[in-house]
Amino acid sequence: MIFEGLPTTPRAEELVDKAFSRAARAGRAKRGHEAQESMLRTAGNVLSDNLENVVTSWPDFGFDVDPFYYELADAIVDVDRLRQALSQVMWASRQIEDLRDEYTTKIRNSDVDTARKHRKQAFARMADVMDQIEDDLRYIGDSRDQLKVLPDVKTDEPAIVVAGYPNVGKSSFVNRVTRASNRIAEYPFTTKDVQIGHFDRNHVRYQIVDTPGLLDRPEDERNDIERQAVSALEHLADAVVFVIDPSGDCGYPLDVQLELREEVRELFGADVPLLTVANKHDRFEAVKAESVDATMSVTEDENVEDVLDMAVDAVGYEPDLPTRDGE
Ligand SMILES: Nc1nc2c(ncn2[C@@H]2O[C@H](COP(=O)(O)OP(=O)(O)OP(=O)(O)O)[C@@H](O)[C@H]2O)c(=O)[nH]1
Repeated sequence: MIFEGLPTTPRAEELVDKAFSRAARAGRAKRGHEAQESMLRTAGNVLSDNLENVVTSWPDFGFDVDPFYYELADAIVDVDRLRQALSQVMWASRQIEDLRDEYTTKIRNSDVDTARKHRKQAFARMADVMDQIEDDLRYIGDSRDQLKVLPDVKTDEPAIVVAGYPNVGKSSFVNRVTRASNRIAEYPFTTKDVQIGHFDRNHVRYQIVDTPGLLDRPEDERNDIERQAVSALEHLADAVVFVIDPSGDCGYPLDVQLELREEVRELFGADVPLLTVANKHDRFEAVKAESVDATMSVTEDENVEDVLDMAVDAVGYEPDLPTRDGE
């Protein structure tokens, strides 16, 4: 996942301590001008290199970040603020390099006492630059901590998103069709686990995503963060399986469930096919609901594979498989 490998972000104070103590050590090995210059270069390099590394460890939000992850990240942190912080830190890295070079020249052109004064002044100005980006580094560090636990979704694999009211059997369905491994992920802003399952059809790997807390209630009951996460899902979904429970066991009347279906259909738009699947067929006779595409019973293992086939057909993914004899 795109934010997974981000290293911990150092704090400004930590970097300053590290830079100046390395500088002191480098200075002790030398005498006179050389000692001052060596201290200056060491401190400057430690600061500018570490700052640059902070920035380059992030993907470029303008290029490398898939819209799904961009929107999801933006649900959790303020991506504009984060990008601003990253450019401030890059600015600071350059600024410190400039100070290093400017004062190296000054040190070389002065007597030893003045050289020491110049070096001290350079350190003070570097510390000043570090002060200016203290908040930026903290924002980057906090963002990193929150984003690195985002669920690992493959933005290049076809994805089926499962929606429907609580207790209709969504997670039972996902569990049933999913290989045991690599199933659970978490959104940092919900207490519930998001399930991301995988299954294979015709040598293609599909993802199936259960979204508790997101697509299991009406839009007006979602907070801003959840709405944003839903719009991230809109980028991801190649098909939606909307599960209803006509038995009423779930506690929601059928008409209420169908209202949510229309809302979800509208959210995802005409480009994303939506299948309505009536679950718990062992608990009801006939579906009175309109435009139900299939019935199934996950617990009785009735029709589950057929539903999956329908979902795969709805996705309509055509892999570029090599053909034999150039067919
Ligand atoms: N009788 C019957 N019960 C089912 C069926 N499928 C699921 N259930 C039961 O319905 C209950 C809810 O199932 P879940 O899979 O947790 O439902 P969910 O939609 O994921 O619910 P949330 O996690 O709350 O969003 C569980 O007790 C399941 O065992 C079915 O086909 N028939």
